[in-house]
Amino acid sequence: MAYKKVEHYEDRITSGLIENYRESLELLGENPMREGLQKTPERIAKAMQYLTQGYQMDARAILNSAKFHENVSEMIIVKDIELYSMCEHHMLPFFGKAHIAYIPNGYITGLSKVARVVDVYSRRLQVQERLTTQILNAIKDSLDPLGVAVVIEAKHLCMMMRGVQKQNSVTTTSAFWGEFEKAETRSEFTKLISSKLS
Ligand SMILES: Nc1nc2c(ncn2[C@@H]2O[C@H](COP(=O)(O)OP(=O)(O)OP(=O)(O)O)[C@@H](O)[C@H]2O)c(=O)[nH]1
Ligand SMILES: [Zn+2]
Repeated sequence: MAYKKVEHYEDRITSGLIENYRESLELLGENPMREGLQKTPERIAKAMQYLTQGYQMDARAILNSAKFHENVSEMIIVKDIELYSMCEHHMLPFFGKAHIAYIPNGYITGLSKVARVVDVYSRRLQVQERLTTQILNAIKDSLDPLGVAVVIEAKHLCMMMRGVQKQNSVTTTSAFWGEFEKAETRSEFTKLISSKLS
């Protein structure tokens, strides 16, 4: 019974979105009834729900679901994790790569879970700076490590296809905690994320 109620609520949200996108198309001067656009409001609704599904996800639960006791004290880096998010100012995509490192303190997590955390926070309306610190905080809180580092390099379509129209600028944001606040650890991390696989 409770499940049915939730389903009903979700259906209402989807139909509300579809109606809104149909109206938006009309306000933008389009004819939402023409052949190519008839299903477009439904497609946009689905796409937007997919791209914002991170609100329903719990990054800490994901990291904890594959948390293993392990006596490793070396830096673990997962680099070049591709990400797609949407800026909260224009709802236009920004996309790029995240590089994440942590130094365990008795616990490690599944490598894929680190990449999943990027999706949890990317699939929301974001600013790159907040995305960076949310990823860091989730890892810090779940694994209680000795240090965490997150670097994100991204291109923002709101700066490319509109507004200032700069095609080549890349924004880099970073957040460091614990051991990574030491220059030496941080520079080892920076060196390792810049190196290419042979
Ligand atoms: N700090 C930060 N700014 C962002 C991000 N994504 C988009 N922005 C910026 O958000 C700002 C919003 O500024 P406004 O002046 O309110 O909006 P606008 O008139 O559309 O600005 P322009 O893009 O300069 O045309 C712009 O400078 C965007 O470049 C982000 O992830 N982080
Ligand atoms: Zn923007």
